[in-house]
Amino acid sequence: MPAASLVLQALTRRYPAAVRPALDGLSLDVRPGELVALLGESGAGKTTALRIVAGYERPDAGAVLLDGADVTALPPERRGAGMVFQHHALFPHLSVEENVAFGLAPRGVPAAERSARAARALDGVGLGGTGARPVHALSGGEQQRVALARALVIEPRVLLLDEPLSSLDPALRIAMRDELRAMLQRSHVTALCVTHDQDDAFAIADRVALLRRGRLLQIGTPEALYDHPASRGVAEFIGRAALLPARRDGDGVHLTVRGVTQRAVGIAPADGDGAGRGWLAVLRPEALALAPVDDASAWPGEVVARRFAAGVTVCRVRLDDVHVAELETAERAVPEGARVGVRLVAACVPLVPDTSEPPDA
Ligand SMILES: Nc1ncnc2c1ncn2[C@@H]1O[C@H](COP(=O)(O)OP(=O)(O)OP(=O)(O)O)[C@@H](O)[C@H]1O
Repeated sequence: MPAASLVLQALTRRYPAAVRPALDGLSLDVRPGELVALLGESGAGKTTALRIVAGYERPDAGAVLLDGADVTALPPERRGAGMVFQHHALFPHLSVEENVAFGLAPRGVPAAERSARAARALDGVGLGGTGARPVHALSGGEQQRVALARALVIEPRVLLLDEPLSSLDPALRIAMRDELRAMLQRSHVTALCVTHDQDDAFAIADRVALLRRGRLLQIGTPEALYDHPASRGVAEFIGRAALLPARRDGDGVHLTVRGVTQRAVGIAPADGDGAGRGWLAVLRPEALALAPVDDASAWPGEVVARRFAAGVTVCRVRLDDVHVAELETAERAVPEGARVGVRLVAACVPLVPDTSEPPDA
């Protein structure tokens, strides 16, 4: 079956007695065969959105469209969605094959075909030949693959994944990211994946939809969210960054700390408006480099924390009373408390409008 498109149209959901809606006009689209990750902090509304797409929850307003057809009122079993849950939700007393084939009988697939389809699905997730084993005898990563095979065997129109990697230990989780992406690409299925982990989202998704307080902050490729954040909220959530007030002057921006100004080209979001409170430059670690403390063209700073990580020393450098920038250096000996210079080495820096954050309530 060709992959379906999925559209979430202005979904709003307010739980009784809740201070604010769990979803507040959430719109996004998932193209056929695409994997979109719903990313956001706890309470952002990710699970609510997934449950509405699956049909376990009804929105107060808005619609879910599968291939253009409104499925908002359909029960879960008539939507053709496959689900992969955080804790796999496998049946421990059944074999691997029985677990994978479980959803086929209710869908009227004849017994003779079920076993062959389960075997094919297991091949697809790299577990060929394990069908007869008891599922409880498999490792956590293998069980996650069984859960994926079980969701894919019904040939879902859309695959919904709820924190699929979060129950795995850290090393396995990193390995499974690449594998999950490869398996989903092979299956050409349209998929929506909920995660609160940015690294998971970036590793597996074609595009990432960043949610906050029930609203979409931005949707785009991982590179787009990182390099071109649409707002302060995105810049603060994605990656590490110091946000420094920027004075715009044509294409250029002037960034001044303690009387020292450094310049770069500023890239503002297409629909951003800094007219009100001005602009903030988003300074990623790779945009900055350590300089000698007596370098008059560098910002003076003090190392307030340092750690060694995978071949580089990560330094947090206090620039002034408000701003602390993070940067990486190949130097090993950068003690805490060291006075250093910080040089802006990026030719271009992203800009976001300087909006203060709305209150929580
Ligand atoms: N059944 C419910 N009844 C009342 N409030 C709910 C219910 N389910 C979710 N909420 C609230 O709706 C908001 C969004 O919750 P949701 O579970 O969708 O967020 P999430 O982004 O998935 O968070 P998490 O990562 O913690 O799972 C939260 O404020 C939550 O407390």
